[in-house]
Amino acid sequence: MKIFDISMPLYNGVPGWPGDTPYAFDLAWTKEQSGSVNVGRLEMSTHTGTHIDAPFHFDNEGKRVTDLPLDLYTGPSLVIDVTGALEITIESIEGKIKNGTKRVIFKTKCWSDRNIFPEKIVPVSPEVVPFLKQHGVGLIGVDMPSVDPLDSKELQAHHALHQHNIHILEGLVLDEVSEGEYELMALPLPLQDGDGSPVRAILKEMS
Ligand SMILES: N[C@@H](CC(=O)c1ccccc1NC=O)C(=O)O
Ligand SMILES: [Zn+2]
Ligand SMILES: [Zn+2]
Repeated sequence: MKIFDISMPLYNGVPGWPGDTPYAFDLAWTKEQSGSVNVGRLEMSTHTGTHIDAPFHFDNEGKRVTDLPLDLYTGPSLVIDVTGALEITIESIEGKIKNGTKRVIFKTKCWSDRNIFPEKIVPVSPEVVPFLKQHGVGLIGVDMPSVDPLDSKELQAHHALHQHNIHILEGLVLDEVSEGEYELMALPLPLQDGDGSPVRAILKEMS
């Protein structure tokens, strides 16, 4: 069964949230220096590339990364193609989602050049959140760096999702993936007290 790698490659210069910690990988020790091994060193934001948000990211009382159950991030997922939409609304998904859909991934294609941070994305309309909850959704994934407009300080969609106990996966790469059902795996690192975590995300075709 085919596996799609839906993660953003991480490299020095990978675009992150404006003003946030730049991603930096280098060797703390080379094989020549240590006499035995190369040893890498990383500095990065927890919201670099493909990552999950823990509720603590936008709510001081919210759960941290290590409080989140892993079953959210692995299991059957519905990819919905909303390419061309200006906003993700009920109309974008009506008729495509059935009851008991635990994970929904939106393909917007709005972040076409992954070497630069986008100027505009396709926000998740807060009105869609109760509709997702009614269908049983506990996780949404998106192919953009946020679920809210990039200049939003209120983060209405983040908060509405949190109120409905729907968790957030951002920065997916869905160019090669078409609408349908897949098996998702996108596990956060066990970052104690973390507000978010990079993930390696894959979708596996279902038989
Ligand atoms: N909400 C975005 C990240 C975000 O808002 C952000 C990330 C790093 C530094 C500042 C940020 N927002 C500041 O207004 C996210 O969930 O990844
Ligand atoms: Zn984030
Ligand atoms: Zn977010």
